[in-house]
Amino acid sequence: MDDVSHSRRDPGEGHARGMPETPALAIEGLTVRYGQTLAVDALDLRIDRGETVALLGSNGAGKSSVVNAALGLFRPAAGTVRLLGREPAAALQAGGVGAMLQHGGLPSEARVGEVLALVRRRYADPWPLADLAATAGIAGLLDRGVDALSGGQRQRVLLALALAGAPPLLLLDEPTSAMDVKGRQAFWTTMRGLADRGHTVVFATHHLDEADAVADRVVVVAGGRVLADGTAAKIKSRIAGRTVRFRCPGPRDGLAAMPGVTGIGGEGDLVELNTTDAEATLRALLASRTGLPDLEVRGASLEQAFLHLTSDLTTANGALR
Ligand SMILES: Nc1ncnc2c1ncn2[C@@H]1O[C@H](COP(=O)(O)OP(=O)(O)OP(=O)(O)O)[C@@H](O)[C@H]1O
Repeated sequence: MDDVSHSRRDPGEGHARGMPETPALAIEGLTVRYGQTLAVDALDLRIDRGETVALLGSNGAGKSSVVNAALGLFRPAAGTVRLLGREPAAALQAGGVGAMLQHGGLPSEARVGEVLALVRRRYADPWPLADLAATAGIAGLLDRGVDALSGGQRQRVLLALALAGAPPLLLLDEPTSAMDVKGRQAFWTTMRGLADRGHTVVFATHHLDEADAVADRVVVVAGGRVLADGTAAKIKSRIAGRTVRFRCPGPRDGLAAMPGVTGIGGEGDLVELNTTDAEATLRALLASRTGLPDLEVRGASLEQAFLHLTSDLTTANGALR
């Protein structure tokens, strides 16, 4: 997939120089309920123009509810949403927002090129077709019937539709869930290209590697609230620990009691010790063993930080409260 080479609209247009910019997305006190279920709990979130933000959370954390409410798809129980300073409907009407929903549909029995042409016609200044198709990685699919698309191809077509008006703000709900590794990497390249050109990209994901690789800000959502908000590095630093990895074909006795060790994991003969004091753990390991094959010491991963942050909200059966 090509890098993004086109942006018709200045993503920051309409703002006097030197004036504080209206945020791309401003959510205040958002509360979403489905019957007895409190899906979003008085959530505040401000996203400035040009930011690439991952909404990271487990199943049921409330990510889709935030995205859907931000798009004005239903009236929330409480709170306000502004997209580019406007009510959601007005911002969408003005072509300022491109969206990709988790269960986005395509008209059946149409060809990809026809659907794209139809959506591009809505905009006064749409993204040029050939470049749009190349950017979304669907140049070879324009003659294909939408019913014959694979899950990942379908997501790319939905991405092309979201980009059709070259909108300054993109709200994408799990945009890569059906893509293979190559598709996801191409998608990340596209998102980075958009961000470099000043577009604001907000995407919900479960993929920690995706959040780490693409987003300059990660918002961890759990139980309908913002649990952490910052760069991936900042969130990782919330757990001071490191991981000591090595191969250990024998029994693991005594490892959990070593100095600094806060957790033990790893599969097969690979052992992963989470430690708050890597030096003390290593000293104890070296004193107790003759060899530590494939020894590695690593900083905390976003996954560890995520699990750590959400563990307080986890009930005995593993579900997030
Ligand atoms: N239409 C609905 N009716 C009833 N409950 C709902 C509905 N949509 C979502 N919920 C509930 O609201 C909570 C938040 O769901 P939401 O889909 O926003 O989470 P999510 O973080 O997007 O999850 P996932 O990663 O699984 O898509 C969950 O408990 C879910 O079961």
